[in-house]
Amino acid sequence: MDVIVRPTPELRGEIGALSSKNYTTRYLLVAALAEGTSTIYYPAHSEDSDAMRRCIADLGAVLEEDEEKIVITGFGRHPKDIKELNVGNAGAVLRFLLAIAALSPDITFVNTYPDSLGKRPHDDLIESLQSMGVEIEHRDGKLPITVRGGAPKGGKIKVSGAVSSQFLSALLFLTPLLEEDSEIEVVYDLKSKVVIGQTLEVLEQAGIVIHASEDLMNYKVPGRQSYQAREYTVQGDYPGSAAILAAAAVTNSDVKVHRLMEQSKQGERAIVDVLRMMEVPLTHENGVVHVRGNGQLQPIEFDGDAATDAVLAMVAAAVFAEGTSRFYNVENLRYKECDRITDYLNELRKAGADVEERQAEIIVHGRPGELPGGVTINAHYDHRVIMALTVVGLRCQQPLVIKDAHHVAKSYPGFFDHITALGGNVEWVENGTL
Ligand SMILES: O=C(O)C1=C[C@@H](OP(=O)(O)O)[C@@H](O)[C@H](O)C1
Ligand SMILES: C=C(OP(=O)(O)O)C(=O)O
Repeated sequence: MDVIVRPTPELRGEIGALSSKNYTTRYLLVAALAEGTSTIYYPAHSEDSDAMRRCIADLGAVLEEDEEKIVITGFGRHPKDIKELNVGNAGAVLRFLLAIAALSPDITFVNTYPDSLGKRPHDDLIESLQSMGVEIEHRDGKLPITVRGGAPKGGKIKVSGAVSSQFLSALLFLTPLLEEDSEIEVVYDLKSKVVIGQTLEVLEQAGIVIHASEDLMNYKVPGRQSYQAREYTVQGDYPGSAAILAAAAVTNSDVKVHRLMEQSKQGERAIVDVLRMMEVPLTHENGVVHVRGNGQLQPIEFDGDAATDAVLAMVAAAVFAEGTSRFYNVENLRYKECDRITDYLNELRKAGADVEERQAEIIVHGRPGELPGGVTINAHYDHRVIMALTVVGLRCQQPLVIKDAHHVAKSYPGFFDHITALGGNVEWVENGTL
């Protein structure tokens, strides 16, 4: 399905933020790794969180869900012996479960998105797991991947965090269950370091003890631990809400987004500070972000690694700023659902934006007027490209047609409903043409 985004000068109204994708995937996993029954309130519903639901059920967890909560009886350290898992297009779900599959004799992760997740690299995690005695068959570090585990060894483990923090998170979920104690050393670099804070927070809530160094590069993990069955409540999602807030920033608006905790460990809460630095009128109190946009934005410089999943929305806002913005330290955007630098900037250019790329940088020469628009956008299977181009489309002179916009459901199936509720002029169509 495609979406037509038509010029929309004004947005008004209130919405509740969707539930956090990162916390939902983590709570589902730790509930599955516990032996008792856990309850998760307000879990996210999206393709990625559904992928985790499906996979933990295949691995032997029992799930019961109603409107408000999901109740999960876990399989502990003994996942069911199954042959195949399908994680859809969910990178974090794949990486976390590649590690957990090391507890099983033989699981193949199939390749259902050859043009998206199928192109993403997993070598760094594969190498770490192999050093722990796990046999892995793969095609150049990519899907399909077969993990032949059983009794992975702890001890000294090295992992590179230069491409993704998800490899380290995966090992942090696995190692507490091993017979031996482990020492994990992060080598080269650690991108998206803030996300590790979310992993450690969830592990602690699940009763797991991990000793992390202050710089998050070294960990001591006692073995023979058990995940405890607990109650968890999922907070609102900043990465998805970043696109809504950016849309409010580039229009004349009066928009409130509820359920966004000020104290969250989500790095993408930086969207609030970034918009503030861009001089967008807003307040953030009692979990409510209130934007009263006037369409005027100042340029900024920002280290995007601190808020990796909100950078595309920030760039979309910067497209309309009065000057040149720079988002640096963002190389790992190239290894996401698409190349979020080259592919994304190509789509922005089609709409009329003036943008430049470096290997690890996005430079935006703002155009405070409207952009011409009137073009068809390739979504590159990427929910965040779809949301960011919607932000831009609202302020174009002519509509944008976003092809295959249904991929927005990877993280935020209700995105276009929320934009419509705020008065955005968007429409789902079978075969969008201009
Ligand atoms: O651990 C996680 O849940 C995630 C980590 C981040 O990935 P990288 O560490 O690859 O940047 C983020 O982009 C992704 O959406 C979710
Ligand atoms: C990159 C993302 O997700 P993942 O790595 O889990 O596929 C994202 O949600 O933007």
